[in-house]
Amino acid sequence: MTQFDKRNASMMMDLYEMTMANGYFHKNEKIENVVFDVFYRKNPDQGGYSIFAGLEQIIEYVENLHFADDDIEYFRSLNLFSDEFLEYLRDFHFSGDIYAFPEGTVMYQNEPIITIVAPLIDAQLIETAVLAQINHQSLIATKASRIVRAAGGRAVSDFGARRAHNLDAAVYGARAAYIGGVVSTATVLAGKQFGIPVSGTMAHSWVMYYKDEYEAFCNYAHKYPDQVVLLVDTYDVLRSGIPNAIKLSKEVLEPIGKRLKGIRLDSGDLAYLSKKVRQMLDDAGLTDCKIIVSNSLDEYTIKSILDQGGRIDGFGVGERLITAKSDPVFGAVYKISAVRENGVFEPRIKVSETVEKITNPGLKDVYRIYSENGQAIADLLALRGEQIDMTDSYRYVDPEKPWKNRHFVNCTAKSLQQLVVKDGKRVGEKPSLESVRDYVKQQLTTEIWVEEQRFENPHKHYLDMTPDYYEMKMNLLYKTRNN
Ligand SMILES: Nc1ncnc2c1ncn2[C@@H]1O[C@H](COP(=O)(O)OP(=O)(O)OP(=O)(O)O)[C@@H](O)[C@H]1O
Ligand SMILES: O=P(O)(O)OC[C@H]1O[C@H](OP(=O)(O)OP(=O)(O)O)[C@H](O)[C@@H]1O
Ligand SMILES: O=C(O)c1cccnc1
Repeated sequence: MTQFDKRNASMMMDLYEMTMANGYFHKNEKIENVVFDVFYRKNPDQGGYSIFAGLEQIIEYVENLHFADDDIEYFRSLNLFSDEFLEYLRDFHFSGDIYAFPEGTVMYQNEPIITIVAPLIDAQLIETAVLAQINHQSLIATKASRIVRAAGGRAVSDFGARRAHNLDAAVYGARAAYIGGVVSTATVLAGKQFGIPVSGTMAHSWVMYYKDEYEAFCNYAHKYPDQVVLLVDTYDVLRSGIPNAIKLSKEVLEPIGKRLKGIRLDSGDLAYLSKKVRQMLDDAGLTDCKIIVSNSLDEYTIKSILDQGGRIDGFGVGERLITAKSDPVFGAVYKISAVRENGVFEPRIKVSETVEKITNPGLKDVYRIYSENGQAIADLLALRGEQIDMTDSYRYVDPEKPWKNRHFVNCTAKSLQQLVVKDGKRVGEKPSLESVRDYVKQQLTTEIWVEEQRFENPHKHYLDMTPDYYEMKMNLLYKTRNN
């Protein structure tokens, strides 16, 4: 086994987490549990929503968190940590609780998507690993969801592995892209590891290896007569690729009762070429032959190509999906929001001159409010355990315009966070990847306003506060500023 295979993911942290943990370990007074929230401040690509992905890997990570002998020896070599602390690490396990939105939840800015309630050292040590998972997978799931939306019901397949930022980004990116709505991946390891359907066509090298294009097509068709998707742009799409594809269909496939499944275009003007190709295929009776396109696609190029009348059945999307190229940083952060003192959680707030950077303090609940017809109209922060009674008209506060009094009438409220880890162990069944993906689709088709899903100037989802929560936050702000 190589070093690469046996790395311990528990070591995936920033050094300061360990130096702080060592410091806390040597503090004299007893430290009680603390609360950390994970939230983000901006949707990628100036979008109106994001998709929460990566929770499953966080649960696996906290359940398996441990330090092996060689990890401890490495820490010792840094000459930063006491022997007592290093001994303590030997039996260390994460012992806290984690509340989180179900994976696949449509999420918005500034709401706690994950809340960790744990001993201070436990909560501090997992910061980077938790953020890295959420920031990567939520970014790619959100990008995939946008690309799938642009494709308007046509299949999108992940072609990204070769352009990914190395292997983990390819494999977990494929998982996230599947959650976001792509139908398959070309990445075999992701297919094996997560059960994602795999699919693929052929590379230019196949066509170029043979002396001529037709010979290359014939060799493929003899091997895989039921799934022939021919790459037709190696020499000349309209003069050579498509005529050879039609010839293959007539001379090789049809005589054995098979159909040409598809062709792939990977260069040139994809709108123009797809229209021409459709006409040629239809004229040859190949109306069922699908047109697949690829080449540096994303939601913007896909939308443009379809707006130009491109006759396309499926998209292969690589680099701009797997790297979320147009806006490649998902800025989720990990902030302390309460500290237990004498058995009570005391809220903490980060005050900033930048209003968006003022945190939401305390242990809290997040509700999604649905109108009578099931549309998600706002999210609501409440004090943890506060009663939300929607039977009457419900008053709430828009924190951006607190002078405005608004009411929900005939609405229902759903609590979004669920306990997923208790005392360091998973609670409940692991949801299947398929069910996470279905959940995304269900929300986007039935609950989330299309106005929030459009690419240009999407509506901003309201994040409101109950009057009691708002009052607690304002009092704390006032107290903190005047200390
Ligand atoms: N009709 C179209 N409208 C908008 N964008 C398009 C259209 N056709 C192709 N594109 C996009 O334009 C870009 C063209 O990129 P590029 O110049 O690399 O392709 P190319 O000219 O086909 O060359 P190559 O053969 O090197 O891939 C790609 O992002 C592609 O998806
Ligand atoms: O463009 P992407 O969205 O990343 O999709 C994946 C690309 O990977 C392959 O190209 P290849 O690596 O053979 O190189 P190419 O760009 O020269 O075609 C394929 O033909 C696509 O063009
Ligand atoms: O199967 C394909 O066509 C494919 C897979 C990965 C990258 N480019 C193309």
